[in-house]
This record gives sequence, C-alpha cells and structure tokens, in this order.
Amino acid sequence: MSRSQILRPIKLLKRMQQKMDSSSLKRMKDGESIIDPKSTVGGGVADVYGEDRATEDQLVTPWTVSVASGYTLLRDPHHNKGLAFTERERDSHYLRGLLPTAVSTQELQVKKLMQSIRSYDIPLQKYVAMMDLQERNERLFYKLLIDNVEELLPIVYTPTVGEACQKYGSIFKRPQGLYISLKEKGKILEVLKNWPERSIQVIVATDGERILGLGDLGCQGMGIPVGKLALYTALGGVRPSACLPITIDVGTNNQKLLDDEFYIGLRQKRATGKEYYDLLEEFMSAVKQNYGEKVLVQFEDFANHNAFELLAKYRTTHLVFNDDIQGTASVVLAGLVASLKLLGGSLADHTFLFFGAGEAGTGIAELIALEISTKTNIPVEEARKKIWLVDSKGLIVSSRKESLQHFKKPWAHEHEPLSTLLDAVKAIKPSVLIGTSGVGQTFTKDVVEAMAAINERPLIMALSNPTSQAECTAEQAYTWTEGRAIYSSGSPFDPCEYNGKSFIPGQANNAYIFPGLGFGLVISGAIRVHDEMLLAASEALASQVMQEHYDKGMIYPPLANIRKISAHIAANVAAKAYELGLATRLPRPTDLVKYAESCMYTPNYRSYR
Ligand SMILES: NC(=O)C1=CN([C@@H]2O[C@H](COP(=O)(O)OP(=O)(O)OC[C@H]3O[C@@H](n4cnc5c(N)ncnc54)[C@H](OP(=O)(O)O)[C@@H]3O)[C@@H](O)[C@H]2O)C=CC1
Ligand SMILES: CC(=O)C(=O)O
Ligand SMILES: [Mg+2]
Repeated sequence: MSRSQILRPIKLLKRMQQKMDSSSLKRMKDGESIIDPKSTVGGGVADVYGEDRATEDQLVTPWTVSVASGYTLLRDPHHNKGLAFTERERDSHYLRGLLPTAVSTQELQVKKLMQSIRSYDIPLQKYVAMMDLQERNERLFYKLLIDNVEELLPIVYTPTVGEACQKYGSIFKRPQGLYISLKEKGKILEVLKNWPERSIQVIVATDGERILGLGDLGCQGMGIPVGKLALYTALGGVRPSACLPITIDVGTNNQKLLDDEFYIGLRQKRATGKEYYDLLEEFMSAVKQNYGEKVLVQFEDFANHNAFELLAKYRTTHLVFNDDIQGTASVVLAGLVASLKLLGGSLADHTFLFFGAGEAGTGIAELIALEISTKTNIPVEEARKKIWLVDSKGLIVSSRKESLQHFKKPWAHEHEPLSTLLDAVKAIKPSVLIGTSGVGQTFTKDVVEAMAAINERPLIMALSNPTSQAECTAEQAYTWTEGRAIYSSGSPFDPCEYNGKSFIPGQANNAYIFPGLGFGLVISGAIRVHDEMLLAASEALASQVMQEHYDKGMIYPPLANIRKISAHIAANVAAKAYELGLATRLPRPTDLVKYAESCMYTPNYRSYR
C-alpha cells in the first residue's frame, strides 16, 4: 500500500466522523483497519454496520467501517471470512459466484482446519499451514490458535518456529514484518511509514544473532518476532493490527547462510561497534517519532554482547524490555515461588545453580535476588550469595572476576575454581538447577542423580530451546530421580509415566509472561518498564497455580487458561504502573482485571450487516 493510499482512509475517517459517536470512532482508530474503497477491484464498496463484543457477554456500541468487497474482500485477511459469509453478506458485498454455495460457521471452519492440520505428520507442514491461514483469514487463524492453544503453540512457537527460522528462506512467501537493514540507514523513518498499519502498540524486534539455542540465523530470525506477536494477540489480547514484527538486518556471521545462494538477508558479516549502535539509535528514535512514546519495543534474541547494552541504553528513555533477560526471569521466578508449596521454605532457604550465565541465566538470577531482598529486607548483594552460575569455563568464582563480562561479575563468589557442572553440583549442593546454556543433553545422568542424592525433591529446569537444546528431557529427569524431580522445560514435553505414575512437566517459557506484561503496559499507557512490574507479573502468574495443579506436581498453570492468566498479569502490571506514576491512561479503571478482559481482542467474526 502506498503512502497516498494510507492517507485516503484518513480522509474517509473524517467523513465517517459525522456518522459515528465518539466511542465507536475511537474504537475504529484504535482497532479497525480501514480499506481504501477506491482500491477495490471486482466489486463495489459498502459501508458495513456491525456490532462487536468486547467480552463474550458485553455488547458494545455498534461500529461502522468501510471494507472492500467482492474479490478484494476475499483476498483481505483482516476481513475475509471465507465460507462463513452469510447469504446477506454475499449479496451486499458482491460475493455471489465467488464462493461455493455452502455457508459455514466459524466453528465448523475451525473443525475442518484442525482436521486438516492434524493430518500432517511433519510439524513444519503444520507451521506452513498456520502461516498460510494467517495470511488468508486472520480471525480464523487466531480463533484456531486460541481454541487449541496447547496443541498449536508448539507449532507457531517453540520448537517448530526454530526449524521454520532455519528454513525461513524457502518458506518465505510474503512479508510478515518489516526488514530494516544497513541499506536503510538514514531512511528508517520512511521504512516504518511503509508498514500499512498506523497505530502500532507492540513491536518485537530481533537482529537474529541468537535465535533460541540455534545461534546466528541472520535475517531468517524473522520467524521469532512473527511468532511472538502471534502470541501477543492469541495469549495476551493485543489487536493483530497493533503488532509489528521487525528484523534488523546487520548481516550474519553464519557462513552457511552467507554461502547459500538463496539466503534472503544482507550478505555480509555482522556490523559491529559504532555502525551497529548508530543503526539501532536511528531505529529507536524513528520508532518513537512515528508511534509516540507509548509504543512497546520488545528486544528478542539479540546476542548477549549487545542485549544488555541496548536494554541499559533504552530502558530510561523508551518503553522497552528484553524478553530473554526480563520476561524469562519473571516466568522462572513465578515457577520457583509456586514450587515452594511443594518444597517448603522460602526462596531465601534455597540454593540455586545455573548452567549458562548469559541473558537468561543472569537475568533470572538477578530477579530472584531482587525478590529475596524485597521479601526479607536483606541487601541484594547478600541475596546473590545463594545463587551460583556456571559458564563455558566452569563455575564463576571471584578469582575469574577480572576477565568476566560485566553481567557475570555480581555472581563471582569466593570459591575454588571448578570446571564441570557435576563438580559444581557436588560442591554447591543446590536445591534448584536451572539450564540456560543453549546446549542440549548437558544435564547428564550423573548430574541429575547428584541432584537427587542431595534433595528429596530436586527442582530441575531445562530452559534451553528448542527441544533439541533442552539440557535434559522430562522423561530423563523423572527416571533419573526415580520420580522425585519437579521438572519444567522451555519447550514442551508430553506427560510421562514412571513406575505407573503420571507426571505433567511444566513449560517454563516467557510466553506465559510477555503477552500479559505487554498488554498491561498497553492498557495503562505505561511509558517505562520497571523491575517491579516484572515482579508483579511473576506474582500474578504464581497466583494462578491452584491446589489441583500442585496435586499433579505442576508449578505452572495449564496454558489452556492463558487468556485468563494474561488478564491477571496485565492487571497486576497495570496496577504497578499506576502505583509508580508511569501510567498515562487516566482515570485508572477500578477493576483492572475486568478492564483487561474487556479490552482483549476476540477473534470471533463480526457480522457485516
Ligand atoms: N525458556 C525460556 O523462556 C527461555 C529460554 N532461553 C534459552 O536459553 C538459552 C540461552 O539463552 P541466552 O541466555 O540468551 O544465551 P547467552 O548466549 O546469553 O548465554 C548462554 C550461556 O551459556 C553458556 N554456555 C554455552 N555453552 C556452554 C557449555 N557447553 N557449558 C557451559 N556453559 C555454556 C555461555 O557461556 P559463556 O558465557 O562462557 O559463553 C553463556 O554463559 C537458549 O537456548 C534460549 O533458547 C532464553 C530465553 C527464554
Ligand atoms: C523463549 C525464548 O525467548 C528463547 O528461547 O529465546
Ligand atoms: Mg527469546
């Protein structure tokens, strides 16, 4: 869509202002994408009057919007309903003859598509089918995802999204987000204006250097922001039109991609230093200039040598957070707090050992220390002493301090150097072992058995993604601890049996947190992300684990309830934003959970009357 095409709907908006009351006009500005009537082919244009439900039982003001009709309508994923167009809609929207005679319901469409998706044996085929659906019929895509979240999350998200990124070049059909490369230097504001949607609320941006535990995938990392934003809508309730996936392409150091003649990104080694940071600075300024200061930017899957610096640089001037450092910390802390019901004691009574001391590892460690410090009034430096980390060179100890990256320094405690994880487990005697290394099968039988020898109920989290990189599988954890482990992983594992007993592994993935956290920021009009909001999100998630879940050994609530969970997270985060004076949407709604629920996008079809 060209700039002039974007401007025309704004004129249309003004024209329609006379017909509409202020609340429906606001809804339209906030929510509806308006199709330029003059751009339609194969049919006329109709003003469509409809009604929408903000929640299942609350009917809101009728809305009015002009949508393209005829053939163009069927090709418009935001408004297409396929066979679910009613007889009247087919008449009024010039659809007669363009569809077969049968009229379907959305439920029947869901049933049919789920049958079709289930017929594929290969997860990547299911992924492609889902992406095709998203490009064909957006509401149906979200309806499918929301109604079948536990089954489809592993397809649109980890682990399948990892394989999709590895093969993104051959899967790529149509742009799903913005590519901002070094070639766009000096023109980033213009590039942002090329995106057809104007009122963006959430951006997920990656530079593709650390995609899950799969390393540098360059521009093919785009699958990650696309997948994360699909979750923002399905799990968190942010409107799809308000979401913008961005890949910042500064090259790749992945030689295989550079040698691949079909590689879709910038064919050069990664820019570093000033060149890199200047591009990022231009990007962040352009984002603020184009979308205002309430647009949320989620940094995702940057390598740690840039991630910490970018976060430190922009967290005081922009609404940003780093999902790998902060979102992950919040979800893991929630699982730990919930696990205390099974383990007993308080967080301060436990000893934590991390395998992997990068973004996820040190991010989680810092939030645990903050929580302990907040709850017990001991200084954070003191709280850190119960937390130990191992990196590729072994246990992080004070004698290594000089050569450590800055984010590891707070964890360099007094201890003799130890080079293996097994030695560290035996020496530190942790009650909690957390894998954030990105390297699969590193929690060996020896390591897990050592945890089981020290603890009645060892807590083991194998957080690395995708499944191939999990430090150990659920089955290994339960078998090697004779069914005593409390286990969670970053990518999902099926329930397992050990000695005739069934175990349900949890999915400790930031997907529990970022959709609700982001939604809370959006609905409160927050202008900064504060650490206390991460604690608030974590607390809300932990509060959703019920006795019936503990009875099954679970420390995370079922993902099937995620929209309810997200509403609680959003409400807690928004409450914190108001408390800290960082919220701009006034007055503060009294019941923030209800408010969050009422603001959530629902994928049910609208009737075009
Ligand atoms: N479940 C979830 O929600 C999330 C999971 N993750 C996963 O966590 C993993 C790590 O991500 P992130 O922290 O961002 O990555 P980083 O690259 O920032 O950190 C990786 C850390 O692991 C260490 N490491 C690597 N190989 C080994 C090894 N063989 N032995 C010991 N330590 C090793 C590195 O050591 P060194 O510093 O010496 O190089 C580094 O400290 C990824 O697989 C990612 O998918 C990330 C975010 C969220
Ligand atoms: C889940 C996630 O953000 C990661 O693995 O990077
Ligand atoms: Mg990530």
